[in-house]
Amino acid sequence: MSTTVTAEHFLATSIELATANVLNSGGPFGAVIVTADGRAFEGVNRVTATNDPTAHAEVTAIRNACRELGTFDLSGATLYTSCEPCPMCLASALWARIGNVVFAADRHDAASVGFDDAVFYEYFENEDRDTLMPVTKLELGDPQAPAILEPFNTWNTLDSRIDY
Ligand SMILES: Nc1nc2[nH]cnc2c(=O)[nH]1
Repeated sequence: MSTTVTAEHFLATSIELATANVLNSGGPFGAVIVTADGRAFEGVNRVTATNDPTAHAEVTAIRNACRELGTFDLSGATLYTSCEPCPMCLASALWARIGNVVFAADRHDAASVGFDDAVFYEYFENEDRDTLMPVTKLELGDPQAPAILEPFNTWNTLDSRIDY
């Protein structure tokens, strides 16, 4: 007899991971990545536990899945997470080529207990974003100017490059 494991099951697992993680010195976030062929990989938030501001549950799950599977490409996988992914986690999921994201609580729920997910979404939507963190393209003059495209030109002519 085969069992169908539902989206609700993986979302419930991500929530259980999140709650357990709070009692293990982590933030209240958990995630499960399920590959197209049904393999599941978990991640929890370890930001303060490891002094790594990028160690969100979703990023940790992506790292665990990629390491275990020996790939940087999770095409066809679904990311289940206890809370709406922040912009960093969404971008990480895009880079990992994850096909689908399903979440439980949202950015406003996270804000209600002090997390900045909603603030960082506003950064990308807000004309005034420079007040939070200016990002500047510095126009270089000679002699540095010609070097700007050197990394890309070198990459572009490398036969052995691995595109991603
Ligand atoms: N979705 C999500 N939001 C966060 N905000 C702060 N940490 C996290 C995390 O690990 N996951």
